[in-house]
Amino acid sequence: MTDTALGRPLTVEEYARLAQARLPGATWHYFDGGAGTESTVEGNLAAFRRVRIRPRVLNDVSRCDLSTTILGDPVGAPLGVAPMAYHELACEEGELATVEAAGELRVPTVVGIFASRTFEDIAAHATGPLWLQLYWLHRRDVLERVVRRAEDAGFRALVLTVDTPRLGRRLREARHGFHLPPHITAPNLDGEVTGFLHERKDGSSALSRHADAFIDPSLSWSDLDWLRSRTRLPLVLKGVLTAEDAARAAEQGIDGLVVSNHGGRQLDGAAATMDALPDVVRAVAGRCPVFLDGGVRSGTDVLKALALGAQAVFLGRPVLWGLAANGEAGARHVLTLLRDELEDAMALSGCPSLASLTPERLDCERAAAARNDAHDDPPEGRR
Ligand SMILES: Cc1cc2nc3c(=O)[nH]c(=O)nc-3n(C[C@H](O)[C@H](O)[C@H](O)COP(=O)(O)O)c2cc1C
Ligand SMILES: CCCCC(=O)C(=O)O
Repeated sequence: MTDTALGRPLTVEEYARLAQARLPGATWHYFDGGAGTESTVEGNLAAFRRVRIRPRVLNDVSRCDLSTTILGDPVGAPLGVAPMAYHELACEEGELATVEAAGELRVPTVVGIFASRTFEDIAAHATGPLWLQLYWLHRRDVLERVVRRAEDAGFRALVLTVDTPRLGRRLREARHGFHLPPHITAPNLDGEVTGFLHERKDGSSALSRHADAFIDPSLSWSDLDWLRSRTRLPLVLKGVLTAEDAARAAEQGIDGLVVSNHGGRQLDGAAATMDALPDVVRAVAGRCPVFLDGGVRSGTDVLKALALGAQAVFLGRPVLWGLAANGEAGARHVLTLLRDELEDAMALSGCPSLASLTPERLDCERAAAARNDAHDDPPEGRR
């Protein structure tokens, strides 16, 4: 039941309130919290608010087409589900509900290496594209097995998270001594790499102790060759925020980048993703698609990110809110709200196609810089 005294939720934010009312406090704080003072969590939202739209008129918007392709797969909208660990914390069906919801809209789901359901079960419930998110485990043999299993299950891309050599200092998790309940596990991992997850310790997050033990912080550019040599899937890097790293990734032939600060959960004080996006887009110069996540809460947010050069945006917490409020139907409604709001925003700003979303549609300093670049260097098939 999503119905409240006020009726069915009409916004993504209303799903947050429903989720908060339904989840145990510690789980809510794990989902909602960020690192340190949470200035980057707030910064992601504020960066969207600062950008205003420059609507154009008299531009026949009787049909707005949201369909596109992402990494070669046709999708119903330029949206996707960001990788998040342990969806069973949000609802009993966990990732099965998530991929069913995403499949209804034909959008990709990035399944976390710390998913609470097996890749095979998730694939059996999916109708949209699945990508697999990886952390760089010390146990490279486990990583290799996980990649093979995902390939066999039909996954379409790998997403290596590069902003997490260790977990950020998440004070809410520490305060609640956050740990997983006994029935939630990481069934895709060898039991040897699942230690600490269920152990409560006051003043400390079990996930942080788990990450310290099993994620290898020595990950460097040269390691990417190892991963590429072991898969035929496209490789996307998640967690890039600077032009320097974006240029280097593009030079190395990376297949996609996600501009992300992990939803403000890693480095407190890191740039907002919307502030970092134009520099990354410029540095990549069309060599690979650029995606964005962090703070996307409405269709106008999606429009703004696309206008600054993102090919698609990924949603984190909003999907968990939908799952927590009403399982698969809740996640589906959250994605549908964002898609419908994007369509409204396109119609009302005079943009009948995704290709018409360019920096000219935005009023902000960054967009002005991007507009000047575009005049120096005419945009060629950016999308
Ligand atoms: C509860 C939770 C768990 C997450 N787990 C992972 C993960 O396992 N791997 C990863 O790369 N990112 C993880 N993220 C980060 C998301 O992929 C994404 O970057 C972030 O949530 C986007 O910001 P948003 O929540 O504001 O949409 C997680 C985020 C949340 C909220
Ligand atoms: C050990 C990783 C936990 C999942 C994660 O990345 C997050 O909570 O943000």
